[in-house]
Amino acid sequence: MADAAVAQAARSGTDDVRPLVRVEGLAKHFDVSPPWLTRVLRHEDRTLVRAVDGVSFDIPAGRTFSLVGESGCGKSTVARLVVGLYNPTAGEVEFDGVSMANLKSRREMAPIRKRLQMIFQDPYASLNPRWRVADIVAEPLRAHGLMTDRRAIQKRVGELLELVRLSARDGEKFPHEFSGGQRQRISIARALASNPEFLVCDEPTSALDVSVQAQILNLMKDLQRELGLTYLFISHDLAVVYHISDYVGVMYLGRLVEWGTARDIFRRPQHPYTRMLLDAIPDLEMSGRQRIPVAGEVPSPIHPPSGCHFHPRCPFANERCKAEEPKAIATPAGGKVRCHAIEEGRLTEEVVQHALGRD
Ligand SMILES: Nc1ncnc2c1ncn2[C@@H]1O[C@H](COP(=O)(O)OP(=O)(O)OP(=O)(O)O)[C@@H](O)[C@H]1O
Repeated sequence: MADAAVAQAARSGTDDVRPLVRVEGLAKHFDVSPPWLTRVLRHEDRTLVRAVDGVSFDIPAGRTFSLVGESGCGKSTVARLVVGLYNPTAGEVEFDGVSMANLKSRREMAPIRKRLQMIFQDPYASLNPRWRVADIVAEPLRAHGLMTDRRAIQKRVGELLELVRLSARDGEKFPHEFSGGQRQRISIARALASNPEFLVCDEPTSALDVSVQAQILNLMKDLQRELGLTYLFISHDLAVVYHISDYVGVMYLGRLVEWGTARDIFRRPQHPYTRMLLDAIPDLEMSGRQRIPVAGEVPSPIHPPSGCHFHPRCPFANERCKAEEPKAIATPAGGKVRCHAIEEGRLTEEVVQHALGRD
């Protein structure tokens, strides 16, 4: 998508194409109370991990929305909620206008299931080592009852392997005969078998060498163009996100703190946390932004800080930040940010310079 069109789409709050996926107020709290106490504990006394705590975003058809944030901020949990591997504690996921919560039985789920697929980080763990690659790739075709004829399946598997730039003959081999990058190609071929429109990619290149990462990202971009795919892309690596995204959402302790077009998130980050994340990738060309050093580690999602979850690490936090959860406000570029300091106009250039010790 051209930059201008992406910017326009973000400004108006909608893209020029329909949202294929809508996530509204999504939450997932894991009950980690000791098992022997779960029968007697009242709900309010249970130990809950608030992995995801009220996340909303849209993904326009044919675009890539990336979720970024430090380890443990809830990215993978969002990914699993979106494909229906977890039931949400609150909120909902809508796919092509259908609320997933309304799909109660496997039969109702089936037509949607084959339209969305997931690619995982570790291609070693997700491929059965005892199966030939052809059977691995054919498995969704059989599972979804899409094809039964052996010849037709063989032909489709060959096409899928060629789609990911392997050869049809590779189907005869076993996963251990391939490199890490080739195995991720096999995972992608399998994910594409049911002809999905939407792929959720959870750190798909994190286990790979940097040069191989680039090849897989390029393949994913080519496939998106060729097949009109929509991606939800999960990564802690902003350099990777920079190359693949139309939109970016920055997560911190279960919440989105800033989201908008990739261009604006990278060129004009607003939230102090987004700026801190970007500081970790000094080699990207992003002129004109101020760097903010932020210390400390992500607190536990069992007892998240009050108010703005980021306040203990934020150089600009005041009493209101400690007490009150910030609402989403529009950024000058048309994205959204949750930050009292920005809302109150406190994050001026002088304040940032002072935080940097440059005044
Ligand atoms: N099944 C579970 N039971 C209990 N806690 C969980 C479960 N799954 C995730 N968590 C917790 O929820 C929080 C968010 O985890 P999640 O894996 O979604 O984060 P992430 O941003 O994807 O991090 P990473 O990149 O390390 O996977 C973490 O504190 C994690 O320990």
